[in-house]
Amino acid sequence: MAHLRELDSLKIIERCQVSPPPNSLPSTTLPLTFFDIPWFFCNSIQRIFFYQFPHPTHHFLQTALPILKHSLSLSLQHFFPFASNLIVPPQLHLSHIRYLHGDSLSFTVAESTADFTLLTSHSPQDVRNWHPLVPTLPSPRVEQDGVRVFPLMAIQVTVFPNSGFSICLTFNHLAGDGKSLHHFIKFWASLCKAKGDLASIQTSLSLPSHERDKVKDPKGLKFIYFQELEHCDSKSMEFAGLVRDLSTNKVRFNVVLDLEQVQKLKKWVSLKCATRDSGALHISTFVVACSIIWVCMIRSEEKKANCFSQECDELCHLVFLADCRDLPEFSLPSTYFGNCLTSYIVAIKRIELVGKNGVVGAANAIERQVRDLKSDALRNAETLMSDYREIGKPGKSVLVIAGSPKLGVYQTDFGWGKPKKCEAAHIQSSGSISLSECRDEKGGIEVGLALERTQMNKFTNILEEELHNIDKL
Ligand SMILES: CC(C)(COP(=O)(O)OP(=O)(O)OC[C@H]1O[C@@H](n2cnc3c(N)ncnc32)[C@H](O)[C@@H]1OP(=O)(O)O)[C@@H](O)C(=O)NCCC(=O)NCCSC(=O)CC(=O)O
Repeated sequence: MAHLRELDSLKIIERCQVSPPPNSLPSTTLPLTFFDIPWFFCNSIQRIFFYQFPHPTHHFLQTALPILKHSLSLSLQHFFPFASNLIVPPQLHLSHIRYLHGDSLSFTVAESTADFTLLTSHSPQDVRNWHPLVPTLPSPRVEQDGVRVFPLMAIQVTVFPNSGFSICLTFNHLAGDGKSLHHFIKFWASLCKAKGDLASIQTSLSLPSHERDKVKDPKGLKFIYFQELEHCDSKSMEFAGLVRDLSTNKVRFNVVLDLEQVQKLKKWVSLKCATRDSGALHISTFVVACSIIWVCMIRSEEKKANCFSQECDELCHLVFLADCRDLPEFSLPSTYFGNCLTSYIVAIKRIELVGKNGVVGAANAIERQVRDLKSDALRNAETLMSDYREIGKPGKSVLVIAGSPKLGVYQTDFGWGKPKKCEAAHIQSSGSISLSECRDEKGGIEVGLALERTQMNKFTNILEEELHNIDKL
């Protein structure tokens, strides 16, 4: 049984705090922008990287760990929000990020006897296998006058003797989005690879921009969103954690769509969509990958496979995020640090998704939303919080797309080569799938999923069938 759970295999070697170098930056505060507010009560995000390292633990601790820590400290000087705290006074709208001299993030080093090969394979494995590798954020503390202080990041490095190690970052999305996170990790990795010698690589590294006053808010969304927050119960304001599914009876696995499959899918969907819509179509890898995975997930759902009842009329929702830095209405530098994502909800009737042309219907709906966002990124942004409250109600069908093939996660080299595997670890509890570029083939896409075992089997069969049908075209 390759996917059996590994039990009690973790030994903590060290718990410490890592801060920017002493006196390297002054105490400072950053305001929140309207892009940040929807993430206020989001569950923490967990990103894990696995690297091969065929040496004993003591070798890792003596050679790799010191440089990992040193380069992390140097990186935090520029990416200080991750060493900072979110300050939440009783008046929510006064919340901000605060860095005080000496602030730090929690850093854990552990050793695991779990099977590195299993952990890094695409094959199904118990979601609990990864749990020991994922740090939790320290609990918030309360300062005077009821001001709550939330740490924003925790890191755990886990060594698998003679096989490899993992680096897992748990962070509060309020500190920054995927682009900011991966900018930070790549900066850290490059510094680590250069043995902390910033001067030798300075020209190839871009620094983050913390100029939050450059974020335009033409619709007064910050005010609207804070009002929503002030009047709502935090539990009903989950965002990326729309579906807070704590089931442990799930398996995690990856689907890889290679370049050929992606191209065939694009060709097929373009042909079918073109007959419905005369405009210039946006049939990207993202669109076709989300469509086929969404359809197969809905079709593989136990109770609802046969759509005979009023469930057929039920709307299924897909939520995706779009990076706005490049869009003309914002024109922010690609190095802007913080959140700069808008989100979109695609809604389709279940009967349409489970039908013969489900993939085409899904692609049509997703590509239309992508086109819409390119013409007006803030369309419907005023109702974003209430829309999420609505689709976050129990029983609603919601799939959230985490990650992105554009984040270049496999380009994160700390000096030990590209990751063996990189994944959004939180998908199991957030009703999400995660996307990344393909590790070993340009133009392909990797999709991370976490499903109940029985659903996973059905899903895999349905996906194979869909891909087989497209192959025949
Ligand atoms: C809205 C979108 C999802 C739509 O994606 P699309 O791929 O359909 O559309 P697009 O206009 O961006 O790209 C169109 C075509 O141009 C190519 N293209 C454009 N820009 C590119 C870039 N920077 N790198 C590589 N390819 C690029 C694409 O490959 C695609 O072709 P081709 O067909 O070849 O692909 C995307 O634009 C976007 O904003 N993605 C980023 C979302 C994001 O940051 N998510 C992270 C959430 S935080 C998170 O989840 C945390 C974590 O991950 O740790």
